[in-house]
Amino acid sequence: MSVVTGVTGEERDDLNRAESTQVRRRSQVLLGSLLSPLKRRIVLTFAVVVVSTAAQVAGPALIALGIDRGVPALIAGDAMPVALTTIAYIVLGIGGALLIGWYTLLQAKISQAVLFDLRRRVFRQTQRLSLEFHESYTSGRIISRQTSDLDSIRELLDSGVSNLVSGVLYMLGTAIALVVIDPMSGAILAGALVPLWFLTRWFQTRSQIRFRRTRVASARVIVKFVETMTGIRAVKAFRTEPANDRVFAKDVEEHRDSNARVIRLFGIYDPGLVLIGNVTVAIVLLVGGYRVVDGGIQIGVLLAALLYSRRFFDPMEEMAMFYNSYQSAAAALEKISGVLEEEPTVPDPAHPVELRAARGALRFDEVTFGYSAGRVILPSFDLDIPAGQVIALVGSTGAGKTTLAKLISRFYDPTIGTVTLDGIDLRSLHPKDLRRAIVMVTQESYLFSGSVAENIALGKPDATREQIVSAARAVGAHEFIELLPNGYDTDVNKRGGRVSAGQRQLISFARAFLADPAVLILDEATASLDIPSERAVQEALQTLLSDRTAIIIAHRLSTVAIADRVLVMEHGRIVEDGTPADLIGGTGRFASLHAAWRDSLV
Ligand SMILES: Nc1ncnc2c1ncn2[C@@H]1O[C@H](COP(=O)(O)OP(=O)(O)OP(=O)(O)O)[C@@H](O)[C@H]1O
Repeated sequence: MSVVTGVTGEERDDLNRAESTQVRRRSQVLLGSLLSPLKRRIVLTFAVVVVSTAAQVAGPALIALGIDRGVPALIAGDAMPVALTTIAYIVLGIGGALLIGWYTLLQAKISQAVLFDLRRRVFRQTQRLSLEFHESYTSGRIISRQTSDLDSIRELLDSGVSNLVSGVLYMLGTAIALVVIDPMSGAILAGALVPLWFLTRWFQTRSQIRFRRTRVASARVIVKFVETMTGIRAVKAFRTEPANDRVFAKDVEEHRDSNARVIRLFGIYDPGLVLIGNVTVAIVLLVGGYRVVDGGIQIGVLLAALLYSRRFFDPMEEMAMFYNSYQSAAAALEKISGVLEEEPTVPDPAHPVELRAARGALRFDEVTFGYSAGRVILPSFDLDIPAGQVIALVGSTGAGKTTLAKLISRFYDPTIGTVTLDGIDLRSLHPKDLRRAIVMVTQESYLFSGSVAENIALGKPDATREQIVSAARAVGAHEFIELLPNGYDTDVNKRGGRVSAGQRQLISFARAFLADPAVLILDEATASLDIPSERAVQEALQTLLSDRTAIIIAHRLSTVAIADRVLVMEHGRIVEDGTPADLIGGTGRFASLHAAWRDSLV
């Protein structure tokens, strides 16, 4: 039996029957869980729709009553029946209007409640999932889940479902009323259902394909746009604007054309509906006219029959649209349910071990690791880092340095073996203690919208302004922060508050300093600093690292000077291990690297 779990089936359009059933069931379960808290409100809404439809359907029957009973009585001098039917008509009209208002509110509340719940679930889930998920599931796809997919579901909830329910009830009510009031006209309407059925079938089969094409085309437009804007720097640097423009123009053209094809369908379907409706009304009028003359029916009944046959077709177009919004909402729900089904590959421990004050001793015990099965990045890896040791990790590109750092931070778990902090397997450490004990600073330090102070305080949310400032001073960030338009209160993502890459780095250093972890990992973190500020940071680092375990991944060999121990990595293995002095004085790889670097400085 094949299994489609999580997002694996998302890109496939060749799901077999069992897989499709499985995916559909998954969305049904999700839908059920979204709707079940709203059960009572849904029942109430349905009841209101039934009553309001009944009020609307009663209208023509009242008119018939007014004409056939009221008018003759009025001619005979009795105004009562006309007055009564008029009052009843007005009351029904007002009541119907109020009910429609109530119903609109009720169904909007249901739709908003479902969307609120779903939005939060998607957000919470995408935050909860491990880095591994985000490294393979692109941000463009996540954005689509949270925007266009939720939009399709909103569209269905806002108008699709309500149009279908009220439309079906309305048509059913109208047809029943017509049959009751005048069976002959009912039979004529039944005859009209045959061409109506063929027309609608034709529309649905065509529109299904064409609507799917518009969805694919609009997804392509979004992806191209997001991709271009995310890489806008590369676009500018390589002047790829004209090429992008051409590709985008093609996508937009496809989008426009597929929409035009859908509109063309409506261009046939809508007039088709009107035509069938009008011909039906004409036949009811013709046949009914003769029957009035024969005395078979009264004129009021004929009028009501005409109104019913005319109104019967009103909800048809919107109901035909339902199928489309249902299709796209179902596709959206399938994708969202896939994301919600994903489990973090780095799960929180069921019985976490607490570690209030970590010392910072790290150990890799026969660790094997690969990102995907079949490609080992770290083969059987052993490493012992005593608490308080400052390690410089060097090695060529792709050697596995960042991978090592990711394992220490527990962004990933080893395939085999264990990584321990103070003798405790990282997998069983309480996530809070783990995050407090181990902090990783990477080169692309991210700043969130908000002030500089808030960004630094991320490392310690309850920090006072004094602590924030002293952390900034410690890493040499204080001076430039003071010069920003609003100092520590400058919004870093607003115009004027923009900071340089090196300054961003310093802010993230201050953030890490404030967090005061037992283990600090700096992954190429000094790369964007100029030499004086790097030196300043190195001085700050030296004092700060005195009581801390640190792993510094650096291409710049100047950083190595502050390390107690240098590890040289190649192809996932440590090929040299010693103090900087030992390695520089030796004859190994590091010695030659260092000699070359020193020569380059002269
Ligand atoms: N998310 C990932 N999925 C699959 N493979 C990955 C992933 N990240 C890294 N790799 C692979 O793992 C190997 C080691 O990468 P890693 O980033 O650890 O190297 P590195 O020593 O830090 O390199 P650099 O100095 O260039 O940053 C590389 O061959 C890379 O292709």
